[in-house]
Amino acid sequence: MLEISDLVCGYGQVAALRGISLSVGEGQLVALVGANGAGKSTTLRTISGLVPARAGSIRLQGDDVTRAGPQKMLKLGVAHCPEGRRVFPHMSVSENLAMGAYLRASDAGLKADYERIYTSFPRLAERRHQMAGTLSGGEQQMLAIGRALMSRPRLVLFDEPSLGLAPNIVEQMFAIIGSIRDAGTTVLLVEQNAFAALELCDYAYLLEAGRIVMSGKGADLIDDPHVRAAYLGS
Ligand SMILES: Nc1ncnc2c1ncn2[C@@H]1O[C@H](COP(=O)(O)OP(=O)(O)OP(=O)(O)O)[C@@H](O)[C@H]1O
Repeated sequence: MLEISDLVCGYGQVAALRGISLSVGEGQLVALVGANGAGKSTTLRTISGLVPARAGSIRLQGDDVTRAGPQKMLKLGVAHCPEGRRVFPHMSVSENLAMGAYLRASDAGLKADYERIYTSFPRLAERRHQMAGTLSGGEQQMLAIGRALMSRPRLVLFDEPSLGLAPNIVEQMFAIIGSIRDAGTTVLLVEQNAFAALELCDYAYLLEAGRIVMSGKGADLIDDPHVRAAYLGS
C-alpha cells in the first residue's frame, strides 16, 4: 500500500528525517514509535503532503506520490488524523464530520457513513448538534477519527491518538484503531505509548533522531533489550 524509500526532509536548517525507508502492507496496522522529536509527526506530515520531501520517494499502491500535495493525497484515500485532535471547535459534531467528506466525488453513501460513525461512536451521536469545542478530550479524539473516516480512506495516518487521554479512554482508543484495521483499512500509527502500539500492530519501526534504527514484529520489539530500556521502562 505504502512504500517510503530514503525519505529526507526538514524545516529550514533542522534535519527531521535523514533518509528513512518503511513499508505498510494493505490491511496492515504498522506502528512508528520513538521519543519526542524523533521525527514521527514529520513522517506523517510528509506522507500526507503537508511537509515537502527533500529527497527520497513515497509510493502509494505503486504510484509515485512524493510531490502530490495534501488535497491530492486525501483524494487518493490517505486521511491524516493529526496530533492534538484539531477539531473545529466552533462547528458542531456533524459539521466536523461533514468537513471530512468535503473532497468526496459524490454524496452517494454519505448518510450511511454518518450513521456508521454514529453507531461506532454513540457519544458523538448523542452530541451531534453540540459544538466540538465543548466535548471532552476523548470525545474530540473520537470526532477526529470519525472525521478522518468520512473521507472513506484506504490508509489512515494516526498521530498520537492517546495523547492527553485518561487511561480507560486510551484503552478504548486503541481498541477502536484495531477495529478500523480489522474492518480492512490500512493504518500507520505514530505513538509515544510504545507498549500499547507494539502490542496492537502487525509490524513496527523504531525511529531515533530521524533514522529508522530497528524494525520487526511488535512482539520482537517488546522483547528487545534496547527498546525495553529506552521506551518501555524496564
Ligand atoms: N514546524 C517546525 N519547525 C521547525 N522544526 C520543527 C518543526 N516541527 C518539528 N520540528 C523539528 O523536527 C524534528 C522532528 O520533530 P517531530 O515533531 O516530527 O518529532 P516527533 O517524533 O513527532 O515528536 P513529538 O512526539 O514531540 O511530536 C524535531 O527536531 C523538531 O524540533
